[in-house]
Amino acid sequence: MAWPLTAIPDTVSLWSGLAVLCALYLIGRSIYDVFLGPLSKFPGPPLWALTHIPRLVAQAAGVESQVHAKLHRQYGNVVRVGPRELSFTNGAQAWREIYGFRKHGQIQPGKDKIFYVNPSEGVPSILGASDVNHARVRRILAHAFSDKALKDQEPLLRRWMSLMSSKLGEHANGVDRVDIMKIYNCTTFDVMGELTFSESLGMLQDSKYSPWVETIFRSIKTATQFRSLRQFHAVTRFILDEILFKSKSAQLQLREHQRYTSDRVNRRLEREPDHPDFWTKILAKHEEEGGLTLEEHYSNASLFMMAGTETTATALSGTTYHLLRNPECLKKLTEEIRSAFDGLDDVTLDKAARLRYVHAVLQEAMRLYPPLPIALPRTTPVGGSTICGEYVPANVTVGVNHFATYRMEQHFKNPTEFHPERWLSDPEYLHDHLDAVEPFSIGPRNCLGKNLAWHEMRLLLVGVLLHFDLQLDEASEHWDDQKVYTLWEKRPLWCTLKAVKS
Ligand code: HEM
Repeated sequence: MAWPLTAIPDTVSLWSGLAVLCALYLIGRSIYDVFLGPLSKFPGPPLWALTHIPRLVAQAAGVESQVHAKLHRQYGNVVRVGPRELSFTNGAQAWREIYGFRKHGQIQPGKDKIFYVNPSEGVPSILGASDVNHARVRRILAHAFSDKALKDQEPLLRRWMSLMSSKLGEHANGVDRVDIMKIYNCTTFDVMGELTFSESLGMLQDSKYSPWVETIFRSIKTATQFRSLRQFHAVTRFILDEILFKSKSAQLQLREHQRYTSDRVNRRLEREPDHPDFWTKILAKHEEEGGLTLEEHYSNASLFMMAGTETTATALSGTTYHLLRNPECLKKLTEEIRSAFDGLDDVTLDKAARLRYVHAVLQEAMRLYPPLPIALPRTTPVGGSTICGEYVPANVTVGVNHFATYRMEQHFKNPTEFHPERWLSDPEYLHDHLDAVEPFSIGPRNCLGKNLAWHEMRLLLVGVLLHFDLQLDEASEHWDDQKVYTLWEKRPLWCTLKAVKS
């Protein structure tokens, strides 16, 4: 049947009318949401409350943490940084109420599903596991991180401290410049390779990243930018998740990358290593407690290789940089270390843990240069949550921003300056809120490798300063002026080393 021509103008005007009504509704709803909705009581720039765009632009440009710090200085401890997103810098209370353990019956804000992308194939690691799976997997993996298990790793950690010190010794003529950030990265990846697969990656030997590690470093920035697109809109999320990531070539690359870990896990599971590694402890327990599937072995091994390497190397790089910028602190630390040990053979986990200034220096460096400088987002549960005295409705993204919190004047005197003394009860810093600093997060999903990271950082720092005097190369004067793509986009940290007689 032919469509009567006279009906066309009416149909067109009907559709245009409907489109205008929809547009008016959406605009009206957005304006209501910004100025009158349940989140309108939280301060922040109206444009950020209206649309994700400003936050995602800052994220994609690598300045999200720095911009959040500025917004918190301007608007206070709680800032609305998105249509349904709040950033907190209130310190200990915000940490507790967003990430902390809950009393029986209370619901924990869950991990933000858009930020924590789970694999389309295989199973998520502990990081992305559902709460039920998380509890089971964490119970099993925790055996590899107990005090006793870490004590068993002492010979391995001490050997890597000595190997790193020998590598530095090859350049310690006071003239050659060394990128110490790369040395830390090579060492922490090699250590984690031995702990996870009972095979080192062989990187420290040539001070060179393996192609697998280079791919990881290259993909961090791209992954952050893809995440910005995923967060932008359901349509961009669909295009990325269902079209781009599922394309043949993307899946092929992903499988190739995953095979690196699964091949090594398979090799490890087929033999008993000469010295205990993570799997020695995990396998000893996993059968009695429900066990890990083979896919869970793969995904968690892969997580260990990422979560337990770059983070520790970043903390050590930041520590070294701030020490080199603060010669008085470097002198004091060097004196503490050299008076405690005659040589590397004297260094033990226990003795290193007793060095108070070492501890203070590492804490202060992680305050100024937190290895994870962003907010790790959680979503408020059905019924909402009360955070720092404010009711936050359900399904709102909330988080404590590490970088912004650690630089708030309200928490720290001279917040942008490096003063390890604030961690040693110096009267000058008595009013500092040290409990605002939680680089390893808190609660049921905090860092499982925290104690290992502390042992490793202490030993490697001692391994550098016991035998070498360091100087910052002028090329790295402003090294910490870096962008953030989830992690810091670290640049080479050039310094010269001079061997000192023990
Ligand atoms: C200075 C070094 C480190 C820092 C600052 C750090 C920080 C963190 C943070 C903030 C989280 C919480 C992540 C979230 O909420 O999404 C985390 C989780 C985790 N970290 Fe670390 N980490 C470090 C070193 C390590 C090391 C050496 C390991 C050893 C393998 C490790 C293994 C893990 C694991 C397995 C999780 C997931 C825990 C869970 O979900 O239950 N980390 N880390």
